[in-house]
Amino acid sequence: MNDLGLEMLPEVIDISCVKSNHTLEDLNQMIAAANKYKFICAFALPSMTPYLIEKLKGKSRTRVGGTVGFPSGCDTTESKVFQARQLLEMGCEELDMVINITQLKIHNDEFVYQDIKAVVDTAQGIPVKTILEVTLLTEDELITACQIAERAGAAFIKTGTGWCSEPTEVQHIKLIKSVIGPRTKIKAAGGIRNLSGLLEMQKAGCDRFGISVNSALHIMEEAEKAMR
Ligand SMILES: O=C[C@H](O)COP(=O)(O)O
Repeated sequence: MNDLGLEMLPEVIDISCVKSNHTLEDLNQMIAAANKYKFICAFALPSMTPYLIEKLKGKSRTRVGGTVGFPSGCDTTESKVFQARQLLEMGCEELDMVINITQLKIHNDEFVYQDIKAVVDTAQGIPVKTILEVTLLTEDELITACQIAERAGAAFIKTGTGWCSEPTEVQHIKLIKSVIGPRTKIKAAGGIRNLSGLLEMQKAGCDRFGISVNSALHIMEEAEKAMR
């Protein structure tokens, strides 16, 4: 890693169980992994977030994050705001929200902006990561989405939910990096499956990685082997 030693890897990994087929066993495996490696943040879908809060909050160095608008992002703004408020009341310390991809595609940029801004305002300083679902976007849509998200106060541009079949690629990170300013960070998520891919994205300017529990454990094993 550039200026980041491999021993610091957990500090840039958000571990997650955010698919509808994740089980309680998966969640418990994620909690154990969080305790073992001290990943920076852990995410579940909203109805399982209270369980994560109960098991991790105040007991682990790993923060608990909340998921807003998963997986489509095409909910009403009011429902996203309600969901964000609920997650913050539960004790979430970060929010990952899916932007309204349909409204982006029909060029309703003002809707996309107000939607993100409403969640950012609700979060009151808690970092909001805006998920663009980059593999569904054209290059022009990706550039526009980055500009809107940044203007609306997003702390991070996040590439995907993990629900799409195509993975985030290093070229997405390079394009995002070329569009955003230095204060906005990038979180790559969706299909990150090995250490070399992660390191390539980190070199391209990625600050955080969202990875499902099994892949995160595999990457940590690779890192441990590389450090021996
Ligand atoms: O943070 C987003 C997703 O959890 C990434 O899921 P994935 O690693 O299975 O692609």
